[in-house]
Amino acid sequence: MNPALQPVVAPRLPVPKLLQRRIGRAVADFRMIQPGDRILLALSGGKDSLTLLHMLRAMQRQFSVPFELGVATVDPMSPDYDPQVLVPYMASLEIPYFLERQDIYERAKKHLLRPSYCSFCARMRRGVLYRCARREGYNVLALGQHLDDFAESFFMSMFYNGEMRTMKAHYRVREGDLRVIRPLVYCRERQMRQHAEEQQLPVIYENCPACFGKPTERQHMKELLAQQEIRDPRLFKQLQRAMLPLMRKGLEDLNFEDDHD
Ligand SMILES: Nc1ncnc2c1ncn2[C@@H]1O[C@H](COP(=O)(O)OP(=O)(O)OP(=O)(O)O)[C@@H](O)[C@H]1O
Repeated sequence: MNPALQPVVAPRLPVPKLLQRRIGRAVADFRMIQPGDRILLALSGGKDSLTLLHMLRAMQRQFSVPFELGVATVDPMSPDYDPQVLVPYMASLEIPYFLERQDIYERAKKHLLRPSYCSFCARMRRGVLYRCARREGYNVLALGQHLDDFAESFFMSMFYNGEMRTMKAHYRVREGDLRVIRPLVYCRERQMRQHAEEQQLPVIYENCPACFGKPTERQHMKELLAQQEIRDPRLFKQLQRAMLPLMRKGLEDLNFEDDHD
């Protein structure tokens, strides 16, 4: 075949050892991957989900437990976010890819006066991802939130809702047919940033159709935590330990067959 006509296949990227260790530990601690799982990764095109994509691909080659991997992106049809650039990239990786278009942007605009527009978009997006997973026969949805996200959610929940809560690392959805996993739960945001820069991943910077660049409570928490981390570099280690029982919520509902051990 004429070499110019051959499909371009993206090379395997080097695997950062620290990220690999932390993801491996999270997968083991929270029993995230079961033999034969069909995992659908939610890919926004941000540095975190792109990094997770490459780490899961590497894991698929090396992990003793076999699993399948597919990828889905929700296109909220916003003028600021164009995930089309991911299409040729995903083709080069030769992984099943689903680009789901949904007019979240228009609907979010109608909700902008509400304080909860961020969660509105996230809920809409999640619904699209669940539908895609069910339609395509995936039983696990992987999301790219990391330890910094968990810590920010923890403080936002306490500051604004008076509750000690954060995201769960692994749980089953109410309908019972899908599990949600967050394999970057022990990873720091800066590790993903570094990996994405070093490997020149095709990062899309604008994703949230509703925020329109407004500073959010999350950004405020990020700054607060960054200041505190300057005073105490062990901050996130301590927070990880403090949040562990909250991260583990939902694990008891998983009912894996060998749950007695
Ligand atoms: N448009 C989208 N399509 C598919 N998955 C998404 C989309 N937006 C977010 N997600 C998923 O939800 C996770 C958390 O979303 P969030 O908006 O906090 O991330 P982000 O900053 O946009 O991107 P990333 O986390 O990939 O750097 C993402 O890591 C990704 O797994």
